[in-house]
Amino acid sequence: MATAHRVVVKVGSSSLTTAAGGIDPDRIGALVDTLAGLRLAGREVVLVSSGAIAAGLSPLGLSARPRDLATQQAAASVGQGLLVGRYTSLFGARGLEVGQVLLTVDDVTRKSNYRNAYRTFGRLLELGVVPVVNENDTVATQEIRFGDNDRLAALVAHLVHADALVLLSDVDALYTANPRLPGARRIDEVHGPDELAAIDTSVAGSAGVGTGGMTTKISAAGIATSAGIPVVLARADQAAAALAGDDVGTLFHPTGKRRPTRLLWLAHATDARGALILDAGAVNALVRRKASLLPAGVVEVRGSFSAGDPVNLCGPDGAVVARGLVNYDAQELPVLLGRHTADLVAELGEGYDRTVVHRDALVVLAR
Ligand SMILES: Nc1ncnc2c1ncn2[C@@H]1O[C@H](COP(=O)(O)OP(=O)(O)O)[C@@H](O)[C@H]1O
Ligand SMILES: N[C@@H](CCC(=O)OP(=O)(O)O)C(=O)O
Repeated sequence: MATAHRVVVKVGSSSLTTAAGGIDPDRIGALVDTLAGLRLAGREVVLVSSGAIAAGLSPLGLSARPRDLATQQAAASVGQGLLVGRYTSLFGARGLEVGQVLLTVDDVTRKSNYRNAYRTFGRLLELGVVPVVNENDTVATQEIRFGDNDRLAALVAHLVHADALVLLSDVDALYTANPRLPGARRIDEVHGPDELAAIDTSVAGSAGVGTGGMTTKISAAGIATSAGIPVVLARADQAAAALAGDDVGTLFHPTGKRRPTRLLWLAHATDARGALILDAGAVNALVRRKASLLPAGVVEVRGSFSAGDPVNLCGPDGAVVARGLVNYDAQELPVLLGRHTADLVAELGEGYDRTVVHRDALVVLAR
């Protein structure tokens, strides 16, 4: 951690806001002190900050997190401005600029948007700016919401090729069960998913403003570590110690190697808009030969989707084997199914030499 040059730091709502619903000036101030210190020492920081909904509650006269999506989105709209305003003035007082980055799932799964996001982060960091990321809660619909910033932070860590991910919360470490329960034991290090099998994350946090609890933090740690990025989970007031590599929090060791980033978004952050049922030969070609999906191997189209959308690719029994970005609209496909590309081109023209899903835009989920 101490040698990680580019670090993604995620902070949860419960560590930034008061239980009554408003930004806590002392805690946000202490966090900015730490992160500004890091940036001024030459390290690169991307901050993924929750708290928009919580920060928007009291200005709207709401005493608790609303249940309906529209009011949550309204609160996020009010709160996000207040939150970024606060970051701008606090970092600004230390001579640093912040840049707001609001992401939806779509922005980072579609190839062009993904490249754009990658480029923008790179440029912001080159310019010495501290990117402050959140989900674009105000426009994200139920279907396309990440819903939790823990997984968003893990995916951002991939996107920016971070050396480490720090998840800051109101709890000082991962425990075998919610630490408020008797008998819960603290866990210092996690070396792989086996060690997490017995962890109980079913009891939610105390403040009532966080969303995912420990479940999404473990999932985020799994996404990052499986692609080679170490993760530390610590309490927000231990941020400086965690970033210095001191012995605080829980360290999740990398379990895998880095992989092409965009495919991780596809696997972990997208909800398929439809499904294609493949014959056994096509499943084999995708899974074993890493081939592209051609019309000849598709037997059925389910759902309504547009070219560029994520779809599930299923075996003859309906089980999902892969997910990919489809190159045709749902209504274009039925006449193409089971047919060879050369015949389609001869009959329908050049545009029909497209693969249904190109191998660079698909990720195998089951073997
Ligand atoms: N096994 C566990 N170990 C640690 N904390 C747990 C566990 N299970 C549940 N929790 C709860 O998860 C909370 C953190 O999640 P959450 O409130 O969503 O935080 P944040 O707002 O930081 O994302 C902790 O305060 C704790 O009460
Ligand atoms: N995007 C939402 C936060 C969602 C979220 O993951 O919250 P938390 O569990 O506090 O990290 C917001 O800014 O209110």
